[in-house]
Amino acid sequence: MDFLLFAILLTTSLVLCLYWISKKAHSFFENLGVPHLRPKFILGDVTSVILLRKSLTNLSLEIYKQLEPHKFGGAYAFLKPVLFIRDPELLRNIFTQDFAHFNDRGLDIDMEVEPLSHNLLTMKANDEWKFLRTKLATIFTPAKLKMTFPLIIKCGEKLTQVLDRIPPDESFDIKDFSMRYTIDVIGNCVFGLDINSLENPKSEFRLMGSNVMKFRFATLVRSLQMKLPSFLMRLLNMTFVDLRTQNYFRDLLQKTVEYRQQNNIIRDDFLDLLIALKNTTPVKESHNTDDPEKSLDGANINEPKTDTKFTDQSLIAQSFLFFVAGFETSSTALCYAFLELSLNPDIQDKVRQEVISVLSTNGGQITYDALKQMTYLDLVILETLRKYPPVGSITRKSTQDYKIPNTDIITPKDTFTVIPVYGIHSDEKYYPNAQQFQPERFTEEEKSKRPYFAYLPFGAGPRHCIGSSFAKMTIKIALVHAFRDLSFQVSPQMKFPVEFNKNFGFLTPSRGVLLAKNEPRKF
Ligand code: HEM
Repeated sequence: MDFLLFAILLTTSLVLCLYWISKKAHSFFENLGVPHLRPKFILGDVTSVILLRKSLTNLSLEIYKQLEPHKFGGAYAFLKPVLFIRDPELLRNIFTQDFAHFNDRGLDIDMEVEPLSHNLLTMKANDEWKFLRTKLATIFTPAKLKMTFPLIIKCGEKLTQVLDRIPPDESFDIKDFSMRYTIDVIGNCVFGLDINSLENPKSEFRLMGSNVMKFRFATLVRSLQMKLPSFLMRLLNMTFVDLRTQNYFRDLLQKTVEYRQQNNIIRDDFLDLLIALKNTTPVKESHNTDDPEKSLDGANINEPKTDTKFTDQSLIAQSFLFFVAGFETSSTALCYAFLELSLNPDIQDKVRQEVISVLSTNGGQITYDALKQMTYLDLVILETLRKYPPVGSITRKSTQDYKIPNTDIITPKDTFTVIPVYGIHSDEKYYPNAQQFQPERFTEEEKSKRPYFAYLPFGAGPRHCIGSSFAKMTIKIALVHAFRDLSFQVSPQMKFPVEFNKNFGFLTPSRGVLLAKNEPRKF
């Protein structure tokens, strides 16, 4: 009896204790006067994600909608407060003027456990980041991108060949082909390897590459900002990318770099450029881009102070990052471009007409300059990235207390902040009939009608995506090759709506995206 009483008392105290902890944590936004959702006991607002009923992307969209009409608002990932910024003008501050407060992505990585993750994406914006960002920006200039162009063209040709071989009216998964094409491009341009997974889908590189985004509960939990002590993380393999996959790519890169250096091999790819960067003393490059919203100078940040050495370890970590950051995002965008063009035959015809017309004035050659003349195709890519931004949410963590402009609210240092890109891109205020695919939204005239920060597929400000031009070029080359010769429609077996990956806040489709070929229409 005494034991029973003790057990009841203990359980009641535990429940009361948890209730108190939950209540206290969940009063964060209430105390600040920030509009917020109604969190559930302990779980906050993420129950549906934990129960795998919803993807993180769809949750973020739902929160974005529920916080209407507020410019910002709060939600909770378990006990952790998450500030959502909804207003494009406020985003201007976050991304640029007040960059000093929001230069950290808040991706807490334990470098002891995941040394390959010590990269540009995960670093705090300290001097080391500035040094690396300045250095790496030099390998994404138009002149350097032109160097990789022939390598990508080869992958584009291969893509058309394998698509051409598919029998008419047979359903195929364009997500799979998009991934194989992108992995070949990255294998070639970043790792210096001719992977050819388009012909050989079972190549080890491809299979290991697919692991990066494979569903893992550990990744989901990490994406919800939960972190454990290093020894437990190692024990439970609680890393963003599983350790076996990380080790595979580390070893591969290490061997390739050593081989190239010993044999003086030049291949005109990113790896060459990275090796050259490593071998030269730091040079001061201009931070200016042609876009004032993206320049490092425009955001009150100083020149890097250190001459941090670009080491072998750093070279490998950045190459691995290019793979992780570029593979899933670019292949996702490519796959949705195929889907939308297949759903919209008139737009597909217009693309094909443009491709054929530009190529006819270029002797049939797909050159860098010919690609630049295909301006309608650019609009198609921009609209694809609007409707399906591969990175559905961008994160920031405030590095100082922050007074939200035009309010008396001060959010404390370390407040985790989400920019709900997918929500903003789906908002009818900025994009009427947002569910319709309309490339014309991106003519200069239409663009000038909406706020600049209502379009964020590559983020903005000094930490915007460094690989955006490379990604757009990769996608464009694939589309030019495919739509010049072939025509596509959606397979009757395709299931709508498209469901998203539940792992990260990415819009990667969780099922196949099924298309079939048809006869190109005559014009
Ligand atoms: C369609 C394809 C891609 C999309 C949609 C995309 C999107 C993004 C987004 C949203 C960010 C965060 C921006 C911010 O926080 O403001 C980012 C950062 C980054 N991306 Fe991409 N990305 C793509 C392709 C690539 C490629 C191909 C590479 C490299 C080869 C790359 C390398 C990076 C790096 C290094 C960062 C971190 C930059 C920094 O913190 O300084 N991305 N990307």
